[in-house]
Amino acid sequence: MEGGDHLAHERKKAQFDVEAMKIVWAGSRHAFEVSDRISKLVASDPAFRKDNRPMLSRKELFKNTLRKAAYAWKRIIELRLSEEEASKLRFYVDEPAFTDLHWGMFLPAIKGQGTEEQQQKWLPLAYKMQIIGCYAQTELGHGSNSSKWWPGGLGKISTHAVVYARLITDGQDHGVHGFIVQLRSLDDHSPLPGITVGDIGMKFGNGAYNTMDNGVLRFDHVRIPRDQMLMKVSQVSREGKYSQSNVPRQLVYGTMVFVRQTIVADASCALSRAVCIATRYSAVRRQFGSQNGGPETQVIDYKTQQSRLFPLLASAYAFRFVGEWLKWLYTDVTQRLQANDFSTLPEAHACTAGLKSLTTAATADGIEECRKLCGGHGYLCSSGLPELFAVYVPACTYEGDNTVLLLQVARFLVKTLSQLGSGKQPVGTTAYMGQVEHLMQCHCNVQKAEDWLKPAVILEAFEARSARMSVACAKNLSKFTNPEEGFAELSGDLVEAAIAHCQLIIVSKFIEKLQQDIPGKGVKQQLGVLCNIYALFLLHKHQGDFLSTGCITPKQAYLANEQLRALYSQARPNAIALVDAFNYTDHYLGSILGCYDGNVYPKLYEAAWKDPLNDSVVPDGYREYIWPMLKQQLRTARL
Ligand SMILES: CC/C=C\C/C=C\C/C=C\C/C=C\C=C\C(=O)SCCNC(=O)CCNC(=O)[C@H](O)C(C)(C)COP(=O)(O)OP(=O)(O)OC[C@H]1O[C@@H](n2cnc3c(N)ncnc32)[C@H](O)[C@@H]1OP(=O)(O)O
Ligand SMILES: Cc1cc2nc3c(=O)[nH]c(=O)nc-3n(C[C@H](O)[C@H](O)[C@H](O)COP(=O)(O)OP(=O)(O)OC[C@H]3O[C@@H](n4cnc5c(N)ncnc54)[C@H](O)[C@@H]3O)c2cc1C
Repeated sequence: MEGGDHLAHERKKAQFDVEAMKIVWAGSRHAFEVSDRISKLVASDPAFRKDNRPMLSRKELFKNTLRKAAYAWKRIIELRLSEEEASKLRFYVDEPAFTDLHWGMFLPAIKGQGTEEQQQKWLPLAYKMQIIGCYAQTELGHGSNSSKWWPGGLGKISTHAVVYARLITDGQDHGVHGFIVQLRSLDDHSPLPGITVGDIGMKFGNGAYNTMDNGVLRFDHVRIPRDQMLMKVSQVSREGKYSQSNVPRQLVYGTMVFVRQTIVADASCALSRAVCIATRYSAVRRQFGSQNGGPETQVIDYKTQQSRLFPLLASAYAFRFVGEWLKWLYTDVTQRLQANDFSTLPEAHACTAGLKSLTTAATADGIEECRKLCGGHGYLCSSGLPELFAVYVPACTYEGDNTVLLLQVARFLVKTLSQLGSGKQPVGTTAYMGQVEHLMQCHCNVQKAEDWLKPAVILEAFEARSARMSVACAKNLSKFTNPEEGFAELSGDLVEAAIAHCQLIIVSKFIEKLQQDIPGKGVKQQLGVLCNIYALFLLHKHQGDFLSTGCITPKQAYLANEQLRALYSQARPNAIALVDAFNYTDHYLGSILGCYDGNVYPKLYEAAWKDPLNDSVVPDGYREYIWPMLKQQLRTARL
């Protein structure tokens, strides 16, 4: 079958209003309209072509990224795009660039940690791109006195950086503070005196994240003007006297709370993109197994394919909704901080750190699983999946290594439990710890598979598992005379307790989403199916935790799995429509396997002939290397 919509028969099976689901996915009608308009604008502009990335050398690739960034900026100005539209445009251009750090970290760091005066001086310059900034925190080795290493945008482009360094006055070390430092001349871009700066070299994957100039930076007797220390949290007077505002020191790390929150939202984008490709291809791809001489089986009908694919589809939706909630939490904590209420900062830190860790790990693994779900073709660059994986996987490391972040969550949980004794009632995401006595001894009330569809049953099982794992850690920690030694010794268990807590947050936020008014025929029902798939898939995957803590019985674990299979069958007819609801253009997906019309094979065939290796029938190097070898063999054979 040439041309046409090869997935039309799949789209007809949908039992819900796809257009309404698009709005739920986008977050609002307004968000949908902006996203839809800007994604089409980018897709229709040949200047934003990206299919040639894997073929380019690093230098060509990088120059091309600079061209695109400059062109994107020109379009933003010409079209008078709002901040929201401009950020969507950069998102759909889909190429990591120095601009990500300029808008995503440099500006937020100044906004969050600069005084009013500092903001007035620096923000207009940065908003107009008259200076370009990056965020320089990580060091080559350990400590804050070796060389900065890794900051994106630093290597070749940034004119300025927010640099994190120790502040020492009168021989006294006041710890790490942020400073705005000019790195390069605004006239000829050469490094300023005392500054050594460059790119740190090629990274994982062809194309992929190599569009970014992650950099190295050294200072030799560089003087930073006093008023370029970010002084919202602490100040140094003209006389060199150090003082601190009446705010927690941890605000110095506030930019990370902001960025981790955006990374959770980004996880749903990356995972949904991979799932869209794998779902469409699984419906196109047929294999043996038909009965009565009918058409061969679509691989999406294999139960094994469903049990690998549908939990990822459900996870994409789950991460979308927890990302939405996290954005709310971040806005709320920001407003409270402005009113000098710092009470929810530890929770905001724990939630952003933990959810960043969980969603990026699941997304990186999920993209790789989607590649395998596409069989051999998933390994072709034209599937879009190898590059997506290579670009995405460092999310498990940047903005805090995922294990290190889970340990931060564990500290927060242990602290929360220890405060119960003093009568402090936990609130927000740890409110369930207030019922710890009940959760330590409750019994799961599931007798038949459908009982697992009750939100209260699911919630109690996840709360009990999390509470019991945290309490077990706290009890074991109390056996150590040195708490830090205990924390290090038990860190493996603490990480698992933190994971259980974060999974509970995601499940509970999905359930809360379903309690809202969600318009559109069948939309809520489909989201209900996905929510149950997400929860029961986690329960199945981590049944060791649920069983060993006595939260459920082996029979109940068996029933959960039985229910999960039934849910896969319910999701099956809606699968294509559920990925259509992401509303991704073929340009953004960047995948032949995931193209909207499902016309995969002719496109794969055509794309192969466009590979530079096929420019000539006889390749370069044949005469030089292969021909003499063949001749040599011929002579040997004749002898
Ligand atoms: C459009 C969007 C653009 C971009 C973003 C989108 C996608 C990203 C794309 C590309 C990647 C680009 C950039 C990547 C940038 C970076 O990676 S920047 C470097 C980030 N580095 C880290 O995250 C290091 C991880 N380590 C930490 O976070 C450490 O906590 C620390 C900040 C280094 C401090 O360590 P230290 O040992 O000194 O202290 P701790 O014991 O860890 O903490 C002490 C107490 O402070 C509390 N805490 C820690 N961090 C925070 C925080 N951020 N907010 C609030 N509170 C915090 C901690 O809980 C301790 O509290 P206590 O137990 O009560 O004492
Ligand atoms: C693509 C990319 C972009 C980046 N962009 C920026 C940027 O713009 N600006 C910037 O400042 N930085 C940036 N970074 C750096 C990034 O933030 C760090 O790499 C990250 O925070 C991890 O730190 P590390 O590399 O020192 O890892 P390490 O801390 O050396 O981790 C190595 C291993 O040790 C383990 N480990 C470390 N500490 C502990 C502990 N306390 N307990 C148990 N295990 C531990 C980790 O789990 C990991 O397995 C970027 C990194 C990447 C990969």
